[in-house]
Amino acid sequence: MTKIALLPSGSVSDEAARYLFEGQEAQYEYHKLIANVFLSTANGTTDYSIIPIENTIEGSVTLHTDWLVHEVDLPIQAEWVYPSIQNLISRKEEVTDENNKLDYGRIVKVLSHPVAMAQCLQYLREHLPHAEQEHVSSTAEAVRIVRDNPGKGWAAIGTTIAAANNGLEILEQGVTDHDNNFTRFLLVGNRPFTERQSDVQKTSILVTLPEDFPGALSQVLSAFAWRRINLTRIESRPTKKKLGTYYFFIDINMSLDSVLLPAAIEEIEALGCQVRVLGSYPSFTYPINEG
Ligand SMILES: O=C(O)C(=O)C[C@]1(C(=O)O)C=C[C@@H](O)C=C1
Repeated sequence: MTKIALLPSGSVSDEAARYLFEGQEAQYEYHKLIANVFLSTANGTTDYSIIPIENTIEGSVTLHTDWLVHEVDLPIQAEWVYPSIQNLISRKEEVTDENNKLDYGRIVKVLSHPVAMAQCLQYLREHLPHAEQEHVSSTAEAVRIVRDNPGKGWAAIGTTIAAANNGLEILEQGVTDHDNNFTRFLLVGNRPFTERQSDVQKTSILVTLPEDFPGALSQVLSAFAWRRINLTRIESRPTKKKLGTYYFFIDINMSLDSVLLPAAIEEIEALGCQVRVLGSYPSFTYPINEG
């Protein structure tokens, strides 16, 4: 039985996990905090952690990226994309008028995960500018808090499953500011993911440039460019050691088993850069591309 650590039941992570592991025997271990999701796999209690890493509207989830890099050493075993459908959730009787129509004025506070909230900022500005916004550790946690605080005019942004699990109602469906809102999830852990095959393989590396080397980044990129290796993302994050020093998180559309990629990495190391491979893994799009 595969054991999987993730954010609470009814979170987008929970929906996404069930999608990847559909039809397989999996046991889910839910945690309120992403730190405990990572630690559960790092200390061997679970085989994998499910980590939301990037969203169409909000971009990278930097807290999670930093945990992956600084706090744990868990290889990436798969990535997949899953739609983030967010809804405004509360109790109808609390926030509707005599004609049973939603009265935004009765909502005094909206709770959600910061990344989910950021996906709905225009909606909130337009309809709920007066409402306080409170960030909590997951969308599922936001819905649970609203359930436990009746009569206060609180609403959550979260999933349909979380609303149903907590006996609350969807006041408005699909409240994100853009359609086609997807989140990219990583499966991290020490066990290779062989349950599903994909025709797309990716590799993620972390590159630290040598100090005082003009043009170093350009030379790193040219090691990929002249080999015609396709990069899908490059992101800089602070090393946290000294102001102004960064490492580069690079996603590459190629397996580490290919001849080209190890040669490119060798060339980059020869420039004096440090390279850490974070994983080489199958990549699944939505709906899942099995190949
Ligand atoms: O709170 C949740 O439901 C989560 O799974 C977390 C998370 C995230 O951290 O990016 C995942 C996807 C959503 O788009 C918003 C929040």
